[in-house]
Amino acid sequence: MKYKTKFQIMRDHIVAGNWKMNNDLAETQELLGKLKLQMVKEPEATVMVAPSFTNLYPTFQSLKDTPVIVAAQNMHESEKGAFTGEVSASMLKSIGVTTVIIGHSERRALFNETNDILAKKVQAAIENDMTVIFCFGEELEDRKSEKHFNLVEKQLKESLFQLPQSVWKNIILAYEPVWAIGTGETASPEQAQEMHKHVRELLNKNVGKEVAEATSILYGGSVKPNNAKEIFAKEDVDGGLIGGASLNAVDFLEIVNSF
Ligand SMILES: O=C[C@H](O)COP(=O)(O)O
Repeated sequence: MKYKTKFQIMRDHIVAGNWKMNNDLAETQELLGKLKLQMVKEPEATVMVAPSFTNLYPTFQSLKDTPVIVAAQNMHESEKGAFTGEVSASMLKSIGVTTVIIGHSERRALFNETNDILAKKVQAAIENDMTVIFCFGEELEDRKSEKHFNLVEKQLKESLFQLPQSVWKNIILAYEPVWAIGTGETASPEQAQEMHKHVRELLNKNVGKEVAEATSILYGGSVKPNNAKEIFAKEDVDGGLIGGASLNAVDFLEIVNSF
């Protein structure tokens, strides 16, 4: 197994747009055109966009002279083989994509991705020296029954806490309470802060203080231009993973500039 030994992670403000299964090629090019036109100054935050697989390469080509990082929305844990319909880390890297979202709640719920499978995906991404945006978060039922802290702990423990400190520079965390995704119901800034603080404490306990302090934790779930500032102002919130609002260039850039 190849791991980089140098410990050089840094907490950063990050805003990532997850375009999910939206936009064909023409629509993607239109959105990219608007983003580039309206991004008049270099944003203070690191900006990422995650198009569908078919639009990854054109998006990468279109953005290669900009600071915007292009991410994939998923990848398979195997290097190659008989896995019809799947895409590997090395395929992504061959087109220049070195960042990948793993563990989105839609993958967990609709495609049966368990903590164990996600651990394998993270491992494969890390072995390929990719950056992982790892998503986790509770369902409404878990919150109502006050199991949300334990549930999140289990998700992180079973998929990530086995990783050595040295690879955490390649991990970005994204807390996405499932009940807030695409529903218009956002977690309050206080609820987000409370969970992010909990996660940082878990990192401190299970991985180490340096990693806890240096890991970026994003919030995702109905972040819009009118609530981003308040959420991003919280001490342990380092940015956002944006779904719906990232499909509109003006809204997305307003969120990007909300620090
Ligand atoms: O990946 C993004 C999240 O699922 C949030 O989506 P949303 O902003 O549409 O609620």
